[in-house]
Amino acid sequence: MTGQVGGAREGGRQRAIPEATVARLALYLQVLIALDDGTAGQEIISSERLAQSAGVNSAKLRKDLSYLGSYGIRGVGYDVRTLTEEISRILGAHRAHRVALVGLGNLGQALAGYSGFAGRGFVISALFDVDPGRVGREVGGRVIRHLDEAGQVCRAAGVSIGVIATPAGAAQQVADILVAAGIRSILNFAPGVLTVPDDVEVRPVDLALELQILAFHESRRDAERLVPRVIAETEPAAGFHPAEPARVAVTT
Ligand SMILES: NC(=O)c1ccc[n+]([C@@H]2O[C@H](COP(=O)([O-])OP(=O)(O)OC[C@H]3O[C@@H](n4cnc5c(N)ncnc54)[C@H](O)[C@@H]3O)[C@@H](O)[C@H]2O)c1
Repeated sequence: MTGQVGGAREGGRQRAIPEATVARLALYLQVLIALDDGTAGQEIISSERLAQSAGVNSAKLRKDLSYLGSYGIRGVGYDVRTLTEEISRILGAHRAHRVALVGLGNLGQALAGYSGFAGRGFVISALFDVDPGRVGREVGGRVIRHLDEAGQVCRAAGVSIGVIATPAGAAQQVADILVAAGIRSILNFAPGVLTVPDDVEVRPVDLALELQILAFHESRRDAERLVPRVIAETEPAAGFHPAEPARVAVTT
C-alpha cells in the first residue's frame, strides 16, 4: 500500500496527494454536502468555517485544498458548488462505484443495511456468503448469492470494490476470488494481512487499532495534565523546609 494516491494534474502530470489529505478531503466533502443540503444554496464558505466544521485548522485546510489548484477567493472564501465538484472529481465520488460485500454475518448485514453509502457514491451491488442458511436470503433489498457466483456476478454488475467481512480464516480465499473476478480495490474488515497482486489496493479496517490510538492520545492528555500539577506541587512554597519531602500529585 502506498502513502500517496494519484490526484490533481500539474503541468499535465498527476500530482500525488498524501493519504491523510485524501481522508481530510472526504471530510470536507461531507461538510460541503451537508451545507449544501441544509442551507439551500449557500454559495461561499470561508476557509475558517470549513476548517472548523471539519475539525482541522485553517492552515491545514488551505494546504489540503492547494492540491486541487486555487479555488479560494482571498478574503472571501470558497465557492461551495465548485469546491464540492472539484473534491468529488478528485476523490472519484462524482461517479458511482459498485461494491460487492462478502460475509453477511453481524457486520456484513449492518453494512448491507446502511443507507449512507449511496449518498457518497457507493452502491452495494452484490452480496456473497457460503452459508446455505444465508444464501438466497435478502438483506437491504439484495439477495445473498453463493461466493461461487462472484466472478460472473461481479463482472456483470461492473463491481470495482470488494468488502470482506468474513472470519479471518476465510479472508485470503475470498480475496483471491475477488481478485480473480477483476476487483482491484478491497476493504478488509477481517483481522490479518492479505496477499494480493501489486495492482490490487487493500485497505484494512481495524476498529481496535483506532481505539488503541484514542487510548494513546487519552493517556498523553492525562500525562500532560499531571505534569503541571507535579511542578506546581513540587515548587518550594513560602516556609518550605528542605528536610520536608516534596509532595507529588499521584493519580490512580
Ligand atoms: N475491523 C473491525 O474493526 C472489525 C469489527 C468487527 C468485526 N470484524 C471482523 O469482521 C469479520 C466478520 O465479523 P462478524 O461478527 O460479522 O462475523 P460473523 O461470524 O457474524 O459473520 C461472518 C460471515 O462470513 C460468512 N463466511 C464464512 N466463510 C466465508 C467464505 N469463505 N466466503 C463467504 N462468506 C463466508 C459466514 O457464513 C458469516 O455469514 C470477522 O473477521 C471479524 O473479526 C472486524
